[in-house]
Amino acid sequence: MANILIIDDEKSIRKTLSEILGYEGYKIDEAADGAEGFKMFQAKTYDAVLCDIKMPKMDGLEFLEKSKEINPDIPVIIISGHGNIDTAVEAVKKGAYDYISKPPDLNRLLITLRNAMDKTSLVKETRTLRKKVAKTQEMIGNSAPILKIKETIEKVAATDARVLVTGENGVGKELVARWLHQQSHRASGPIVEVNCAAIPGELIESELFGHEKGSFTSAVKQRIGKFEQANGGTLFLDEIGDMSHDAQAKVLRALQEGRITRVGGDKEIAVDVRVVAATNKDLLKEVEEKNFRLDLYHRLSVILIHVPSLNERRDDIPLLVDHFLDSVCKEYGIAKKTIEPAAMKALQEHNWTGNIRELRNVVERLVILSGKTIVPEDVEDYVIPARDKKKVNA
Ligand SMILES: Nc1ncnc2c1ncn2[C@@H]1O[C@H](COP(=O)(O)OP(=O)(O)OP(=O)(O)O)[C@@H](O)[C@H]1O
Repeated sequence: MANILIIDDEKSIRKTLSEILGYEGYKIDEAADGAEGFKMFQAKTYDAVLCDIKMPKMDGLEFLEKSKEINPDIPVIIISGHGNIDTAVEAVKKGAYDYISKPPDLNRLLITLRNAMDKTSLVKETRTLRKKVAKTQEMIGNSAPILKIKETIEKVAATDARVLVTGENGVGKELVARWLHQQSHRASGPIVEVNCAAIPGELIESELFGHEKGSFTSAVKQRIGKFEQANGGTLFLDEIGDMSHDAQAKVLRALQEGRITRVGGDKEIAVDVRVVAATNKDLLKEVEEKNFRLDLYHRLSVILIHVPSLNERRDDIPLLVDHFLDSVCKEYGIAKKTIEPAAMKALQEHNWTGNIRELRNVVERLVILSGKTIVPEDVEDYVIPARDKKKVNA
């Protein structure tokens, strides 16, 4: 049921509007002036506001301005008397959805309200869709290894099997984890990422399992850890090879029992989490060198997905270049630049570090420094580092 806020200093108007809209099934709150209305607006998310112009304390225009600062998506419909149509028009210019004149015409009021709310729900829907699209970035590539990865993701996503993603830095391991999550039955749940290498050893346990207030000096508040945050979803443990021995033991226990205990707590908390881990290290070598527990390795690596570096899937480079050309030019608000086949070939044959971020940076550099069409000389000038050129010339 939609919530409407009516702000008008004339009690009779509030009563009439409230009765009409209540009869139509809306839930109504009333305020007698702009200041009171604004307080209510701050405390609750309304679907629409009907607001008079001339009121004591805070008038309609001021309310409009302040409400837009807090939540610009909520439509404000101005109710205007005979004497202030001009102000009502000004209000529309300043962001009011529309205005209706007093005495309100019943049909016009209902239609305006319905249209305003339709627009809000469209705005909201677009925003969630945009977010979704942004989250599940496309996995570009048609090379044999990428097709194989996509196929594995499809097969594995439906299960709760743990997945270990391996590959060099920046080859797209996180992207694989996000795709797994997106295609699984957990997609409506959260995906929570922990970069195990970025968290100091003494904090990792509290980061993963949370802590109770006072459990250590800086634990001034109770804190929920990543395992609990990921409940019902996926926990992505990035750089798992860098996790301390103590933390490994606790993660192992959490995986075996499906339960965790917060640092300094004694309660066991059940968690329903699918774990996807990633590493750029050779974990079996780490096991040999006693840096990583073999039992944890076995728990994590039911399914193995190896993401090859760029040099091992050169077929994908033209697709990736085109994809980044598109996104970089959009970002800069310019028409998409083209690239000569010979320049593309030079990029395809370039010796990449493997990190896809490097390729994106190169495309961005070419977009900034080249003309409308990227030619082989641009690649030579802006991509091949001076040291390699010396080698070529020598
Ligand atoms: N196949 C792909 N198509 C499009 N973009 C990709 C692809 N693979 C990777 N990227 C992009 O390259 C960047 C690096 O990818 P990602 O973060 O997934 O790599 P990673 O292996 O997890 O990196 P790190 O080892 O640094 O954690 C991201 O911006 C990602 O969106």
